Amino acid sequence: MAMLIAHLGPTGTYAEQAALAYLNRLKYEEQITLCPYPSIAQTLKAVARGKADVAVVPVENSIEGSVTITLDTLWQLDQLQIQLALVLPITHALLSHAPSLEAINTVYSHPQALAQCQGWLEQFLPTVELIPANSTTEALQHLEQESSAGAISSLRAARIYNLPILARAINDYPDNCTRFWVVGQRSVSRQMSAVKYTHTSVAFSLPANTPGALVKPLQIFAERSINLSRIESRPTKRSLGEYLFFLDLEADANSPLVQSAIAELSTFTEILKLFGSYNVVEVKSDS
Ligand SMILES: O=C(O)C(=O)Cc1ccccc1
Repeated sequence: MAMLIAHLGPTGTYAEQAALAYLNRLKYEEQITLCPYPSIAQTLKAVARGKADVAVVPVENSIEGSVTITLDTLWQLDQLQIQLALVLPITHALLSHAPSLEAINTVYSHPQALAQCQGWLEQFLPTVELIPANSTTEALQHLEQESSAGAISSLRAARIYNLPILARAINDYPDNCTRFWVVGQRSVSRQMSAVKYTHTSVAFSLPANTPGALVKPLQIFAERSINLSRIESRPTKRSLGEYLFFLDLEADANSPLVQSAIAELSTFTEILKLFGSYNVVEVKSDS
């Protein structure tokens, strides 16, 4: 059966690069098709609705932190499970038809890319207007029409769309990395699998906003020496000051230790969602 991999498009995004890295790891005999979607939310919804087998979505950047739309959408969609994490080095370039930096008055890109280059933009283009786009490659659509526009994207995108490169490696930190999750539909066979995974992600809301409400959930993991590799809060969107908590554990949900931790955690939470266990793979840069 053909396999469909959803990712943020149009072609040339970092998400597509992550999807290709995932595809190359698969020992899949059948046809694999990459399916670009206009937003991260639509990419995840395609999997929830059975229109794609997996989605490859950015979740966290080493400079800018969480990609909140990914966390918020995962919370809303019930039946999804993380299968793998991919860490990609990200090097941004400024692409434009303008002859020099002096001729640029607008820069388009995905908000994460604009944020990852904010120091460089302040230093070299302090007066330009920064305009967010749905993705780094959607931003490129403005370049043809506007000769004074620039877009932050990858060298790979410059090659694909045959666009001139005005500046290279413009991210503020050279070791800029983004973690992507490969997300599929929940499957019983995966939950029962004998494979050992290194990470588990969960999220929960708490029944009451009381002093120390988060202490108990955190103690459960501390008492069992389960290391947390990330903790992130997001507004519940119900009322100001109420939060959801997203935790990444350095342990496998199939281990008895994590199972007992989750069982105890569920006695303190209002809603508890398990996003599954997975391994983390570092992907080498291709540019
Ligand atoms: O817009 C893209 O190319 C994406 O895949 C989202 C993104 C943007 C910046 C860094 C990492 C991912």
